[in-house]
Amino acid sequence: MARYKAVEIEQWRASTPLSKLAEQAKRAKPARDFIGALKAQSEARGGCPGLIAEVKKASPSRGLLCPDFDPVKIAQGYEAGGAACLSVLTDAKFFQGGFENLAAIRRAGVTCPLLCKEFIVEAYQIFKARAYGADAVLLIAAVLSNPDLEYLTKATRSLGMQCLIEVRVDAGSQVHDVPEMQRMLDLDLTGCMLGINNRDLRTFKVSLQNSADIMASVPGQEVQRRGLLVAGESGIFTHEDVQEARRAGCGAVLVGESLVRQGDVAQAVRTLLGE
Ligand SMILES: O=P(O)(O)OC[C@@H](O)[C@@H](O)c1c[nH]c2ccccc12
Repeated sequence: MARYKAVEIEQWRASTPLSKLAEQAKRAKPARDFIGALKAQSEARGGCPGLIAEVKKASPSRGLLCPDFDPVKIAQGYEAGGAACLSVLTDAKFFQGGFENLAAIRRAGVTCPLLCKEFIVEAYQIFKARAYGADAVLLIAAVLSNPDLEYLTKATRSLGMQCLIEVRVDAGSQVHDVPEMQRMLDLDLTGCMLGINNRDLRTFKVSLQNSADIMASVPGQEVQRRGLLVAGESGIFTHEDVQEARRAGCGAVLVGESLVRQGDVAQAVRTLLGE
């Protein structure tokens, strides 16, 4: 997926050079505090993890999730139901998403901070995220070296945005042989939160135990000690799953499929939050 992005970015660059995108990014309304919104929700709800609700039409592992997909309607439903933040899939090839969905959700007056869910390999995509109204971006540790992460987190901060850095379930990484959570501890994590993907991206298998295992590991404990916000991602279906993420040490959860599959997404959010 990340490899295909390079091809796509070349096509974007041919029609919109970085200089033009940077101007658009500059004109965009200031970015909102994504991490702050999650922490505030968790505090207001007695420590229950803050919710990032994902606007997701389809995925490679699960196919089409939402046939009559209306991103604006879903986003408005999530906000009405009480989500703290939204995640918007922008990858078109594998997730049938789009940057235009970010812009449309912003234009419709949704005020929740927005995460641009994209396979980011270049700063160009971060400028594009800002130009389209995103407040935070996803960076996937498995496909980025630490120097790349340093560079991309800096670029994100320079635009006033924040990062969600995702680590995988298994110990090793394709980039290094050091477990990813351990590798993250060497970075300047100002303006960053971490995410633990419960889905193994090679086998697509999901287990909530992954969050618990990583958080209980030595680097996981260091992350907690430093007070970094961690989101449990993927495979969260019920309020009990949210509680399990909380017990694992997650201050936030990222949920897509189980919400988007339901007709009344506002009610789905309330149920997930235990209301
Ligand atoms: O639909 P789920 O199982 O609730 O998962 C949401 C989110 O975690 C998942 O979409 C995701 C996590 N990391 C990603 C990286 C790229 C694309 C998608 C993802």
